[in-house]
Amino acid sequence: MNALLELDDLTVRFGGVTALDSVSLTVQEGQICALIGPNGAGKTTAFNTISRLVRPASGTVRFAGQDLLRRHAADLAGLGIARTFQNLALWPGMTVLENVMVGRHARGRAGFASSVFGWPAAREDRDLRARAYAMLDYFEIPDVAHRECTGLPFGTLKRVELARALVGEPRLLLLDEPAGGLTHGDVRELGDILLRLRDEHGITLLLVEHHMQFVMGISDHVVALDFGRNLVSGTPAELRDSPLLVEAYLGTPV
Ligand SMILES: Nc1ncnc2c1ncn2[C@@H]1O[C@H](COP(=O)(O)OP(=O)(O)OP(=O)(O)O)[C@@H](O)[C@H]1O
Repeated sequence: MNALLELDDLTVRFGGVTALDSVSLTVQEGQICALIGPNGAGKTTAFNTISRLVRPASGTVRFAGQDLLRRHAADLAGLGIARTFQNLALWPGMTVLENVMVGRHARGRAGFASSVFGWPAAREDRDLRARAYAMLDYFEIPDVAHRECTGLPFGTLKRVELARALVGEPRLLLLDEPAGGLTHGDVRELGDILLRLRDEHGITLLLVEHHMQFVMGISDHVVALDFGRNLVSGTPAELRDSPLLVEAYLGTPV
């Protein structure tokens, strides 16, 4: 198995607050890895560091052997990294289809020649539209393709966000609280979708999630942080009865 994403000895400070303190974690290619921990543990900071939205004080982040800290946030889609956000980051006034198409633009290859002569861009646009429709079919929401996002049910919008992240064909998908705000039924369906992405499409997933039953049900590897530090990591079976984890969650069953 190959390590696709490696965080090593990562420290992030915001003024006097140390949000991450020498955190290390490895995500193996083709696995679902979950990052868990109580509020304020540093999960979002870790995500934002990988996404190049936050600059660490020290440590390294490597993706497919490359030093990610030498790349800009805008390069990530081209490298094969996509993410979703805790609060849906969709354009409310645009249609579902347009929102999904936006996810591919970062990887579009149309350059100077196409902007001058037009033809390859037009072909690329047709391809992109076809791919976006295919993604909506995959997520079983083709009927809302031409609806504006405003007013659609939350579970549908979550699928739109996933479709947008996947239309760029990422190798690694970062999901920030994907189960947050979903109904029981939607959470079950989301679990099935993520397992299919891993098993049928070979996509590696790293998710931040508070929904323990969901995490333990789908993850291959779980990394727990507490107060910005590595607390414990292992398979769901290894962690289920971890006293450290139970203590960090103040006795909440995991
Ligand atoms: N931009 C910022 N400025 C100052 N402090 C910050 C900033 N972002 C995060 N922090 C602090 O860093 C620590 C880690 O926060 P972070 O949001 O990464 O935790 P989390 O595990 O994602 O929490 P939650 O589960 O509540 O989302 C917290 O003490 C938080 O207050």
